[in-house]
Amino acid sequence: MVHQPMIAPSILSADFARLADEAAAVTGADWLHVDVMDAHFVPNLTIGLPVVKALRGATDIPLDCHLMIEDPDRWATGYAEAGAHNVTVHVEAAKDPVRLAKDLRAAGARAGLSLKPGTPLEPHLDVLKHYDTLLVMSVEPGFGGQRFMAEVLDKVRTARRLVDTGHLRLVVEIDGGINADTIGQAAEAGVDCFVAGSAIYDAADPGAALERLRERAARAR
Ligand SMILES: O=C(CO)[C@@H](O)[C@H](O)COP(=O)(O)O
Repeated sequence: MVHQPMIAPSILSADFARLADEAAAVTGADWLHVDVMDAHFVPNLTIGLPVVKALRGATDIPLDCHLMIEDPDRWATGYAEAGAHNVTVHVEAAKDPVRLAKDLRAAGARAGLSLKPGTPLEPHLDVLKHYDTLLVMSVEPGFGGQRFMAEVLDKVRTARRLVDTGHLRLVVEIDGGINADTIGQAAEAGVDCFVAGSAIYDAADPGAALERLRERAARAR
């Protein structure tokens, strides 16, 4: 397990007209989570490569790009080349996830694999050996501000066990509905990195909200 809980504010809940300021408001963040949506893989359209490139120049926080797009095999390495620290693709969309992980690493990024809430972990364990991050979705991907789905925590517990016993080498990340009420159970299940959008950016002081989440997670471990 990583030493202290990692927190990744999701800029999906930030003010898109002031992204540099919104990044500056969370300087304590371990990663800045960037939701790329294409209106095909998910029913929402957000931001893409030009915005990631601009953000890269506007903050030192490592960018954690979560691609909710069709055909990540074609587009994902572009995000690594743009300077993303971690690029996560969906197992439901990737055609050749092993090749994709190798390409992402060769382009200088960590490779992340995400599972929608209804996608089981077990069939993908061999593929996960090639990845650095597992992103467990705890809402249906597409929108911020949804209710946390505690039923996905079984996948987190399984992944934690496999990491702790040396079968996988992964950062276990969770995304969706993480707030002061839900972060404790996710931490207890074994999450390393917590994505939080509305719980951070809807707060009057996003930096303080982030640190409160980190404290709650640390206490629950
Ligand atoms: O990927 C997504 C949604 O698809 C997330 O990253 C959301 O941005 C998380 O928002 P909250 O549930 O924390 O408000």
